[in-house]
Amino acid sequence: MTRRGAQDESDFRSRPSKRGSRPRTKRRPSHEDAVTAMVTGVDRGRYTLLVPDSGTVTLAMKARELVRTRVVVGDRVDVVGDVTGEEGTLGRIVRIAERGSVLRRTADDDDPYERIVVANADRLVIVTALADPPPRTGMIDRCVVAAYDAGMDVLLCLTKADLASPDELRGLYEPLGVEVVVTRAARDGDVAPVRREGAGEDELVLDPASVEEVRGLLRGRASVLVGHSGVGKSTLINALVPTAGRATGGVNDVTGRGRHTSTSAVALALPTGPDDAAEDAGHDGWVIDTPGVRSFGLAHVKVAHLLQAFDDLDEAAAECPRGCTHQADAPDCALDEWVEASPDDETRAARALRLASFRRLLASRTGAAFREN
Ligand SMILES: Nc1nc2c(ncn2[C@@H]2O[C@H](COP(=O)(O)OP(=O)(O)OP(=O)(O)O)[C@@H](O)[C@H]2O)c(=O)[nH]1
Ligand SMILES: [Zn+2]
Repeated sequence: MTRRGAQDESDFRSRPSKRGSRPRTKRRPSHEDAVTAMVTGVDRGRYTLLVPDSGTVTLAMKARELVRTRVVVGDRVDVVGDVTGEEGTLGRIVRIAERGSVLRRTADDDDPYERIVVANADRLVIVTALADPPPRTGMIDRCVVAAYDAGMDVLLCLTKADLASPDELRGLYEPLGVEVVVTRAARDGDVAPVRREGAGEDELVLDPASVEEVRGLLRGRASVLVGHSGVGKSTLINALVPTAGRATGGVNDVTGRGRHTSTSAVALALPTGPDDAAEDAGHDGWVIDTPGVRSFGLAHVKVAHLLQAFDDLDEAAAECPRGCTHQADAPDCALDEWVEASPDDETRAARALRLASFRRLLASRTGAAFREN
């Protein structure tokens, strides 16, 4: 096999192609008048950009020199031309800034290459229902691995707590240092839960306190939300960003209004509170929705790199034999000694749980756990 995605060089920053032997005949303009913007949406070669200096939302396409370069949501770009955001205008993206983080989705039937779906995000929010549909730990594990490998941290958002208890899942993920937050439907007895303006009568209202807890954890960061169909991701996004208008309740419930049909990622400005309209008030972070992203590419994930997300394990593993897989069946793995050498029983139990959870993550890379769960 060739190097992962080697033919999709667009995923590797915007450096010139090694194969490119064609001499450059023209000097490119330096575009000193370019303004910096963030890509918030991508739709068939048209990029929606937010220009932070002016607060303008504008459309652009890629300049010719970037045709082979992939531009994704979250990219910071330089754009020239008309960036007024007025009807019918189209700027030109001439440069892409180096990416701080990249999150890749796996190859699928339609597209054999793993591709970057979002750049520069710092947190992955794994939205999982506690019931209906039931949680799948294999899928959560894979998301955790993808996030840590991408240099992002993880928030596990457990929805539908009105239907089932979050305790078991908390027990599986808290030993890994994964932050966990729980949301639920508002109960009848709650005082006037806020219904999103324009929402259909059947749109479920979430418990406002749980939504605000999530908002608090997303504040000031760029968070990518992932989750399988039906887990309540759109319901949550609509509660956090009332202008988002994400379609909820499955694809048949077409209400018409504000319905998104796009399947690519989109960045939504997170309002500072439930009563702010994101469009005019200041925002306080980004919520990036990823419809249609079903799983993440883990083929490239190196054990050593994953270990770095766990300082204590990483340090202990320095004593491992060369080439140790750190799996449960690895002979003389120093991680087992690390558990044994605990100063007291309580520490030993905590370390054992952490190691077991870490090994579960390692195993999830193979994909077997993903299919079984
Ligand atoms: N009981 C309960 N139901 C919820 C909760 N959150 C969402 N739901 C319901 O779960 C169903 C799926 O919610 P959506 O928000 O559409 O789920 P999604 O993850 O966006 O899934 P798709 O729309 O298929 O992409 C809807 O009928 C919601 O009303 C919750 O906290 N409790
Ligand atoms: Zn080891």
